[in-house]
Order: sequence, then structure tokens, then C-alpha cells
Amino acid sequence: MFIGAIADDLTGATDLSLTLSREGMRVLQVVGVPTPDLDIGDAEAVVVSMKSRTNPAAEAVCMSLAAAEVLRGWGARQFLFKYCSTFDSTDQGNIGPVADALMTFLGTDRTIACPAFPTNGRTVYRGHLFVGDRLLSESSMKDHPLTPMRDADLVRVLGRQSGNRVSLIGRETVAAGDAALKSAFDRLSGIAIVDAIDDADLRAIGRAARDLPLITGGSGIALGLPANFLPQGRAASETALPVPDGRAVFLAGSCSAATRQQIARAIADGVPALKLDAIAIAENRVSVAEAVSFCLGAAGELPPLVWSSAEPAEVQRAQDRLGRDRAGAVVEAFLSDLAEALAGRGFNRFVIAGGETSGAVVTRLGVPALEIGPEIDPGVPWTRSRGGAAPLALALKSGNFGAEEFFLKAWRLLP
Ligand SMILES: Nc1ncnc2c1ncn2[C@@H]1O[C@H](COP(=O)(O)OP(=O)(O)O)[C@@H](O)[C@H]1O
Ligand SMILES: O=C(O)[C@@H](O)C(=O)COP(=O)(O)O
Repeated sequence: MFIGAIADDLTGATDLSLTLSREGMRVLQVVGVPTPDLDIGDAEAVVVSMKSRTNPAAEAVCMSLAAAEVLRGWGARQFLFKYCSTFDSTDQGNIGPVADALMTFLGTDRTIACPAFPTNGRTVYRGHLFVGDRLLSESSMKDHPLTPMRDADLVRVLGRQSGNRVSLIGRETVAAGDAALKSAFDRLSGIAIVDAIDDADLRAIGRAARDLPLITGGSGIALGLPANFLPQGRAASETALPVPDGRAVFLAGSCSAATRQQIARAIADGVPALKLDAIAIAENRVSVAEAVSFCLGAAGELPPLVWSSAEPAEVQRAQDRLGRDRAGAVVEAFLSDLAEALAGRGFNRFVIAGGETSGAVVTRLGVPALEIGPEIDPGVPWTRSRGGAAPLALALKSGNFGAEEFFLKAWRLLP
């Protein structure tokens, strides 16, 4: 086993697993902190998916260290802490506290932090994170329900979260060649935000990072890592992962701008849809049984969609009434109850939008591990459950990923 990765949410973990697998690595993604006796087969990278992004920092640290301990026991040669390409976090954490704790655990005084994912429009320049052409703080991430990002200066953002010194390795060093970049990493003390504006930068960073025990970043940071371990020319394999015949459902708890557009498009394309309201759920004015009947009764050709995704003003109203965490939790619990009920009624294909949402649903479905299948859109593969009950096909979409026609595109790609 070469790479042991710890991802702070489930969709982020599938995103990372897809990247490693497309770079030729045999990847196993596990859901939750695994027990040391889990059979990882011939996996060269194991990605532990957690649901720790918005937990209290001490809890996130504890879960991450437990995962690191198991990965070390399996012989991981390099550790990767994966967080969101939009650096989703608050001033309390969890990126800084988890990175600090992993550094101590691995006995290293240095690491890098680079959330860049240029294919999906996330670039880092002069330490500032851009989403498309906008600074992070001017993107729709400023209104995220759980981790509103209102500062694009990552040295400042991470500086507020970490006990380590946070510095910048700028693009001029990244572009200066492998030796210059490696020497910057060798001289580093603390955590360096590293600029990256395209995949060539990320591959250069990957090569220069070959001796770092710990790397932190988005999935893009993994582009250049497999080549440090694998024989040259190992081809990626994209295998379709069939599951037995069964029905499909779309579930969306992400309030991200891309997901809201994808929902509008699916409805315009004729997908039967049921909208949930967070306050109505909390006040028991809508029941899971009604949503189950809706899905069972959606007899047309296209799968049903159940969604709670809302504009920032509606999210704000729910949070004012219920509190931020409870508003999120009631929706996650509702969609998990629904998925569990549907899984018992012949549904075995789930397309789920949202990282926290996917984490809640997949945990409830009792899925211990995932195999990585073909890419639907950048950062989003089809996956198949491994272990647990009957195999499920799962497409777990990060809120802001995917083309406008994502839902039907994903469904049509199924074997
Ligand atoms: N209508 C709503 N009001 C308030 N919170 C909501 C609503 N719909 C969903 N949520 C919550 O917002 C959060 C969205 O996070 P997540 O699923 O990670 O999406 P993303 O991938 O876009 O970040 C979840 O906790 C979800 O339960
Ligand atoms: O890096 C990314 O952007 C994704 O892999 C990711 O982590 C997104 O998180 P969610 O938007 O919460 O799904």
C-alpha cells in the first residue's frame, strides 16, 4: 500500500479515489474509520471517507488520527489529507487542527496545503483561491449552509485555524522546475499554501512532494502522486460496475448553486420531483412514508427526484428557526430514512447530491466500502458498494460539481 488518504467527506473521497484510479492506482475507498482487520486486497491506495468536515474540531482530529493509525498499520508510505477544493471550513477548523494533528502523529514539521482543482475551476494564485473567475469569497461558497467561505486568502484562513506557521510557496517557485520546488519543500517549516493554476503545476507539486510524509489538499493534489510509486506507463482502467436490475432514485440535499441548476434542468427534462422543506420536516408536517409513496408511484420512465435544496434566503429562514446544525441534520436524517426505505423496496441505484448528504445516506445504507467506476463528470464517478448487503450503484456528487444535465446523464451511463 502506497498512499493512505483521509478525506473529510464522502463525495470528496470519491473525487480523490477517481483521481488516483485514473492515474493508474488500484484504489479502495472505505466508509468511516475502518477496523485493522478489513481485507484491503491488492489496493495500492486506500481512501478513508469520513464525515468530519463540520464536526467539532476535537472530534474531527480524533477520527482522522484513528484513520491514520489504521492506514499506518497497513503500511501506507505517504499520507494525504483531502478536504474540499473550496477549502470548506470555519475559523474553528477543521483543516488546520486535523493537519496539525496528523503532522504530530507522523513526526513531521512540514506539509503543504493546495486545494486547486483546475478542471473544476478551482485555482490558487498568490495564496488566493479562485472559483472560476471569482475569488472564493465572491463565489456562491459565501452562502454555503454549513461552511460559508468569506475570505479567499488561504494563508490568512489557515493561519486562523492552525498552530503551525502558515506561509506561501508562490507560482514562480512552482514554475521554476522540480529542483527549485523540491528545495522549497525541503526548507519548509510549518504549512505552506502552494499556488497551482493548472494540472502541470499540480503534477510538478506531486513530483516535488515525493518525500513529504503528509500532503494536504483537494483531489487535484493527487494528480502527480501515483507516478512517484508506480511503474512508468501503468494505464488507468475504467471498469463499468454492474449491479442487478433495480430502480433508481435521485436525492439532493446540496444547496450549492450547481446542484440547484441541475435540479431545475432535471425537472424541465420531465423528472418527477418532490420538494422538501426543512422546517416542515422538523415540524413533522411531511413524512418519510409520503416520500416513499411518491417514489414508488413515480411510474414513468425517468427516476424520481426528492430534493431539499434551497436558495440562500430559504436556507437562512430554516437556520433562523431551527439552528444551523439542526436544519442540516433534519434534512440529512429524512433523506437517509427515505433511502433506507427505498433500498428495502427494490431501489439499488442512488444518485445523491451533496457531501454531507451522501455521507449520511451511505452510512445509513450500511455501505462499508466502495469500488470506483467510470467518471460521470470531473470529480464524480459511479461507484459500487463492496461488502454489506446487496450491491448498490452509487453516484455521490459534490455539491458544486457536474454539468447541468448531471442527474439524467449519470442515470443513462449505468450499465
Ligand atoms: N432547505 C434546507 N435548509 C437548510 N439546510 C438544508 C436544506 N437542504 C439541505 N440542507 C443541508 O445543507 C447541507 C448541505 O451540505 P452538503 O450535503 O455537503 O452539500 P454540498 O455538497 O453542496 O456542500 C446538508 O447538511 C443539508 O442537510
Ligand atoms: O474538492 C471538492 O470540491 C470535492 O471533492 C468536495 O470535497 C466537495 O464537497 P461537497 O461540495 O460538500 O460535496
